[in-house]
Amino acid sequence: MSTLFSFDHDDHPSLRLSTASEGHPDEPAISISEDHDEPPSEDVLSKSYSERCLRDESVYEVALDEDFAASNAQEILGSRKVTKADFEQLKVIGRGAYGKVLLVRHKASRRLYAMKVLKKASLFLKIKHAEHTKAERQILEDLKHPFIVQLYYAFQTDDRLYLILEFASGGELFTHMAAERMFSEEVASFYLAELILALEHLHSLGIVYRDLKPENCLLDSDGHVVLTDFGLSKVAIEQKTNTVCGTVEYMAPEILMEQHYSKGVDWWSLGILLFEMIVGHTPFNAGNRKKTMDAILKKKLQVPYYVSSEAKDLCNKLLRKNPDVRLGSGEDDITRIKGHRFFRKIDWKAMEARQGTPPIVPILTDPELAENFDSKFTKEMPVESPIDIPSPLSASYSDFFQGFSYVAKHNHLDAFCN
Ligand SMILES: Nc1ncnc2c1ncn2[C@@H]1O[C@H](COP(=O)(O)OP(=O)(O)OP(=O)(O)O)[C@@H](O)[C@H]1O
Repeated sequence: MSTLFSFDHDDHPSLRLSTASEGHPDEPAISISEDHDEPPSEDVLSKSYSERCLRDESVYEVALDEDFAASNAQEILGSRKVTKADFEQLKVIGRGAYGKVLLVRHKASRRLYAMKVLKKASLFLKIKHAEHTKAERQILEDLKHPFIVQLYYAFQTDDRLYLILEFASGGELFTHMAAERMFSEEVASFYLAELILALEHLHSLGIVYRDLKPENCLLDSDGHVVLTDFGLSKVAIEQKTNTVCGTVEYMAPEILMEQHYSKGVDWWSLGILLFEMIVGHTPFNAGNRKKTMDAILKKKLQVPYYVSSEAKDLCNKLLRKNPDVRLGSGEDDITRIKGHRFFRKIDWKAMEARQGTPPIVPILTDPELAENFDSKFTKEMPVESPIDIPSPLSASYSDFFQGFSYVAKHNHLDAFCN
């Protein structure tokens, strides 16, 4: 693998951050002065966003049909709608902010899936999050990639939304990392390469993932990366964001500053993951949310002496506070990321074809035991939590989720059934 660019000179732009902003004394404002030779980033995502708008789909109710004909699932052939009753709930495997994730078995085919259950009522109380959920469904429908979680079904009841997802039986990547405290740079380069391919695919669809963090990086049974949780993903829009939620540790300065952001935020988060993998902790964690945010915005990156020059260089370039000069921001910068000498041993074509050899093969004595998931979840009874908001929902709320039901196309199922 050849290195496409030389990184030997120090090409960091200068960056000044001021903490006073008009009308918002508590909110830091970013003021950037640059003397760099890289072109400003273009919003390469906006075209695909408008394309997506043009083919706006408003009806999603899809009956089960022969597209679902997995070879060993003959019983569910026909036009019957998939419902919760088609699945046996085996274990709780995780919790998100708006619901829980269960390991379920499809009764007819005996296949295992992850079922993400979201309480509609509580989502409606936070309408922005309801919008996220709708985006999640739409986004997943368009996606098919070896390192991105696959959606098989989506359906709803009066109270809840259900996503039937590929079950990533290897659990969270960082659980495995915690067992070893940190990864060697070679191991880290494998996981980062698979994540880069997943992000490249999302970006090509006009999607900024925005929420890249360890909990969302799962492993499949072979040990390949499965990027999950599209709750906060969104199609890139030329607008300011005003939502800063979730863990701040992995968030790019421009998100914290509530400024316009683009795909560069994902490359920042990737830089944080790289640092964490090879050093054992994130670079800007300062104990509490406020101090961590301050450090992300102002603190110079300190990379320990034992980190190789390649890894150090990549950290520095991905963790530039100014997104315009961050590696990955320009139109073809994915080529520069892939060509960076930290990835000199990666054969990208082989990786894309899932031919890389995973450094960790998860132990799976019986996938139904969900043994790679936290026992604080798996020991819970796999039942739904009560709905504490009166139901059924009002007509307008129901309308919001109209057409949520979704069945994956045949080829998606084929891939999963292999
Ligand atoms: N497809 C999957 N296969 C296996 N485990 C999963 C899957 N999806 C989620 N999980 C597990 O459930 C946990 C919670 O997932 P979820 O997507 O709800 O997380 P979250 O990021 O908190 O979500 P949200 O942002 O929507 O609140 C994950 O950290 C993971 O351990």
